Amino acid sequence: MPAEGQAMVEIRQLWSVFQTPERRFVVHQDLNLTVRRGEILSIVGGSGSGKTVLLRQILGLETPARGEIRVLGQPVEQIGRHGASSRIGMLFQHGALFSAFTVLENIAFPLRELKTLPSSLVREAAMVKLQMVGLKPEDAYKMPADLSGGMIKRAALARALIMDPPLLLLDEPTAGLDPDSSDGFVALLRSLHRDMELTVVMVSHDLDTLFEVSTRIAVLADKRVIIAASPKDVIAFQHPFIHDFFLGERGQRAMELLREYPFAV
Ligand SMILES: Nc1ncnc2c1ncn2[C@@H]1O[C@H](COP(=O)(O)OP(=O)(O)OP(=O)(O)O)[C@@H](O)[C@H]1O
Repeated sequence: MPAEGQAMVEIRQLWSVFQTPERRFVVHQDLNLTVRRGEILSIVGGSGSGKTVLLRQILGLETPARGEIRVLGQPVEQIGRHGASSRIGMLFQHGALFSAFTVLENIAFPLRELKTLPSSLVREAAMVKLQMVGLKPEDAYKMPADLSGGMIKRAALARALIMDPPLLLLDEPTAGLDPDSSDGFVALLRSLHRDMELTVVMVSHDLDTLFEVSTRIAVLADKRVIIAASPKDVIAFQHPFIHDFFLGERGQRAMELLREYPFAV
């Protein structure tokens, strides 16, 4: 495990290129980014700027056209599927639970798949994670269709954390949640970050979520990371995307949030 402040994710000179029958297009061009241990780094960028593709590449689900990604000091292509599942937890944007499984079966799934522990221990571990994300023991036997949006996110988070990964990737974790559920999820994230010593990389459009949890914000524009810095320094950076995203109609709110969360300054 890298020591405090050391790189958990290093992305160097990354190029991502997609080819369709009609055209070939470059999504990332010479993109560099380092995520250090203990950070909650949020990635913002326009629609189609390649935020989700970047998370999938960190997870090893997609291979970039060029460049290098190292996760916990190791090239991502050497980590393999089982290695990745114990080191990286991922909450997908539309990461629905398996509808035919109970909540507990969903949470236990990655651990059960490994086939290394007896089922009683797998259940116990899943029960611990279920309670850690604020669900009640009786929720364990519910089916996903009987859960609220906030509960689904919590169950999916418990599943992402079942192997105690040091690194957690979140794609739009509060999208689609009502304000109370969103606040609850953000509070949960902060306490898990503290208690589990997690490093978090999160994609989000939601200003409240961004300001409340991010230790740094990385801005994806012009096919690369144009700045990765504290929210205050990001807002002060001159770029049309940053102006539109933080200082357009939402600027007032961004300024209020900077006052509300002075740690972000
Ligand atoms: N497998 C693929 N084949 C072809 N194009 C792809 C593939 N995966 C992603 N893309 C394209 O790459 C671009 C970046 O996609 P990505 O989903 O990462 O964007 P995003 O920044 O997460 O956007 P949004 O905020 O809208 O979710 C998009 O134009 C998308 O259509």
